[in-house]
Amino acid sequence: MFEKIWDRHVITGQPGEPQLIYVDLHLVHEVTSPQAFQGLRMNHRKVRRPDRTFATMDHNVPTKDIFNVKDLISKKQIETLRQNAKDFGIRLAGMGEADQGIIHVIGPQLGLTQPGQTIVCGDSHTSTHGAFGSIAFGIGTSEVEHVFATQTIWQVEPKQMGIHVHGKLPDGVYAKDIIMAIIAKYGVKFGVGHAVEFYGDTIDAMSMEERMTLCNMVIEGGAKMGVVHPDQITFDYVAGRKYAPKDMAAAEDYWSQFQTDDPAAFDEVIDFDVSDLAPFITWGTNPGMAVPYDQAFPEPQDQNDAHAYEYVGIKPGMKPTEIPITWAFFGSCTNGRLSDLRIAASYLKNKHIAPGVHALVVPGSMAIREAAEKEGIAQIFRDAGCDWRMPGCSACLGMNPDKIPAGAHCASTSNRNFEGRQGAGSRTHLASPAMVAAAALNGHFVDIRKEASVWSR
Ligand SMILES: CC(C)[C@H](C(=O)O)[C@@H](O)C(=O)O
Ligand code: SF4
Repeated sequence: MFEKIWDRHVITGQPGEPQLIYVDLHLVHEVTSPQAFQGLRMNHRKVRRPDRTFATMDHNVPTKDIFNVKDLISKKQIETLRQNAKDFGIRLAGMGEADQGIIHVIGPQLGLTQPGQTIVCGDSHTSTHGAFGSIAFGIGTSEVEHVFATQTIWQVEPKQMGIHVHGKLPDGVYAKDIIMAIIAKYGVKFGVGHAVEFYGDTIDAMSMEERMTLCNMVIEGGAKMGVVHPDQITFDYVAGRKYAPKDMAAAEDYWSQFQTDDPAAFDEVIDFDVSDLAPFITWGTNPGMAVPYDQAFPEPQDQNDAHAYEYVGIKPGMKPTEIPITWAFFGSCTNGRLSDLRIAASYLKNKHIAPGVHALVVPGSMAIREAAEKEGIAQIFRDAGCDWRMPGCSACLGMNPDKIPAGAHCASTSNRNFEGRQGAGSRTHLASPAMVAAAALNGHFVDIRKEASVWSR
């Protein structure tokens, strides 16, 4: 599948060397675009294909009192993007507008993300879009400028790895747990230099939102991108969206060719059985420092582990139940979609979060927020004592007012648990939305598999 898409997009260059690739969709946000636009200005250039470019503001936006951006750098980045979009004729989903949201949430939601495409964005989690059967990867700011000017990018074709995911997921275990388990087992570098294709009966049974969670987080295992072959679930998801093809029959016909015919063609294959998988929780300061719920935190293997324990303020041998959770964050491009909020809400319904716990709920987009309001999910969160916010990257990273206080342990549905990621001194424990909901209710992680009756996947 990867090669079929790649070959269709090569303009010039030999395999094994940098090749010039045509870019179908260029997604833009306020953090990695200012210098790129500035470079265009200095060279008197235009954006070559404004119609293949789409921008939003997500990292810096406040999720409360959204038009009052107090931080000066944030304010500048937001205003600069607005001016640049205007000057260069680019579509922009600005703060407060109906299409605004996290860039990796709105691409699929608007039907911009489609199978068979090449998609780039100045953001590492661009891998999310690979869930549609597209080649999607993050680029740096100088490359953003190159794509603006030429609608192309120089790339060496990555190697290909297949992850065969099979078996039925146990109740209370989710796509998030699969990718966390893979990173915990194979390490934060297992995917370096590779496009990773997920396939197998577990993947075939997944919704698009679950596939997006997998592809989103595979870069935390070092991969260049994640991909899933497109199928009827993909086509049905895209159909009818704002920028989806009008002639869906023709589109499906074209998209259907993007399949991997022979798994033996992968440079490497990992076999992953999910039938006995447990929910995962991170204890340390990278996404690979994680254990299944039933296990105690491991003995440190090196200086890095020892330092992580010190930073997070827990000890080897402790159990996930023993972490004193005082914050919960629901959101991000990993788990801030409607299905994630539904799962969390199904558990919080008619209950209240534990005394002393602060829970932030940040939908991935305005449209998700609105749908959640209509479905009554927003009210469930509010009634449970959660803080229901406007969309944005929020506490996924400390670039906006939503920060976790120093020393506090936060159960988080996001994708990175680096030192200071959620605010200086904050301690992050990554987990699925279901696990985070349960932690918010109890003030510590619990075994949600015992409560399986309330979960709906
Ligand atoms: C700010 C941006 C460049 C960054 C990324 O590339 O991923 C951010 O989205 C993140 O998640 O750390
Ligand atoms: S939600 Fe988090 S991971 Fe996703 S783009 Fe924003 S900061 Fe990056």
